Amino acid sequence: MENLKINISKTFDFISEEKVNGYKSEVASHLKSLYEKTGRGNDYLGWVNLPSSIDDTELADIEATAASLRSKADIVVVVGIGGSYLGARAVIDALSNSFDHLLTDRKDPVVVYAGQNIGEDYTAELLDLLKDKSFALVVISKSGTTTEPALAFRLLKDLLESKYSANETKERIVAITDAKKGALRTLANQKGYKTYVIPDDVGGRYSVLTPVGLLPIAVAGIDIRAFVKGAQDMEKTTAHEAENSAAATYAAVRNELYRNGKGTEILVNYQPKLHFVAEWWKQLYGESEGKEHKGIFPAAVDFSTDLHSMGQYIQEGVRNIFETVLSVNKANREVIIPRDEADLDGLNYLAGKRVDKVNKMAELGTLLAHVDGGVPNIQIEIPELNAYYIGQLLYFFEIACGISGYILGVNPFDQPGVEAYKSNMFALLEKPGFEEETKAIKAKL
Ligand SMILES: O=P(O)(O)OC[C@H]1O[C@H](O)[C@H](O)[C@@H](O)[C@@H]1O
Repeated sequence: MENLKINISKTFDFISEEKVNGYKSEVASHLKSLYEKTGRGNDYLGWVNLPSSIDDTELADIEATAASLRSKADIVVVVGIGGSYLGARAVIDALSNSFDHLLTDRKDPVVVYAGQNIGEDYTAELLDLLKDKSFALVVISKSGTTTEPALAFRLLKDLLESKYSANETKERIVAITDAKKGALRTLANQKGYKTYVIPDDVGGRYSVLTPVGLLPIAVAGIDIRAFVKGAQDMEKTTAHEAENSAAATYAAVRNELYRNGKGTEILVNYQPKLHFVAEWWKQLYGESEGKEHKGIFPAAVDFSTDLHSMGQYIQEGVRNIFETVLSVNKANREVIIPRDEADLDGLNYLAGKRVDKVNKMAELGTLLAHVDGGVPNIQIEIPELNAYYIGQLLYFFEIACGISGYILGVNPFDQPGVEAYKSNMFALLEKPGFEEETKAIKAKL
């Protein structure tokens, strides 16, 4: 198996290669503090060795639970938000058929999501859909107290209970949460649900290699062993190559771009299946680095779709952006463009070529145009879209994020700013315990 590669040559019109190389000793020391768990936020570094520490028993147990849910349910609802949602969705979407939910001759249940928003229509439509379907729930919340998933779970659990016996309901729910704390833990223990623990030292956005990601991914019929193997190999490669690794290079180059006025990073894909990898990446980098009034703003686009909407801005708007392109070398499927006698659409010059060839030329043409337009470009080359390389990619981004946050000088493993909206929402909803905040916020309205 190959490793994914990083190419930063198209940043050197904007920043100096020498300066990027100058980060090496700093990167080495940050890697050391990640491995030795001595840097800021070191009580949340359990994810660093997750790939190499997952054992066969744990994987087999997750596979058995997934098999049981798969055999019982046509639809499995994954209930969670943020780090308790995006990792699973990123991997499942990247590796599933684009029209998965419409396939009728299926062996895998359809995975749908809840608790990642509070849209009442979404909720009502989901409840309508599930009423007459055989379904199961995987409810995920590290804190066990997050409002969005708790609310969705209450509704979905009620529906399950109205359809099945207490025992059957229990068989159809798996909870993934803290070992001891939180409302979800209390409820799961009381009801006797099968549970998995999110380790204390693994934050939500770094939890895709725990049951948080692995169980839903296995439910979707994806090979979690190949996924974990990819992450393991990336863990080894990064440790071995240290400051010369792809992760170290990515961390260094994006910080150098940031110091040179590039405050927005756009993660680009040319494979729509990677849309949710970008959503996962946005949380990883946004929550890790956006603090103390610092940090690169993580944005994302799907190309070529968004070239027809965002392309203008990227080409000619404010020059504070750089792009990081997820470049997949080889498409998994082949579609040949046919010849047409009349050629009224003028496409015969493409006849006999693969659709992927057109995609690749769109990618190359865009890269050159954007660099010419003043947008530095980082390329991450992924040999192909499979579970192994997605495992490599996600661990690569995690370890690079740890290094990058340390270069930036923040604690990449907390997210204090997320509490502000919650406290306002609770005050507005008059949650018990928030009486003072309710008074204060009402005075502002
Ligand atoms: O897993 P949970 O405790 O429900 O948290 C879900 C998410 O919500 C929070 O507000 C945090 O900002 C995220 O980091 C977290 O992943």
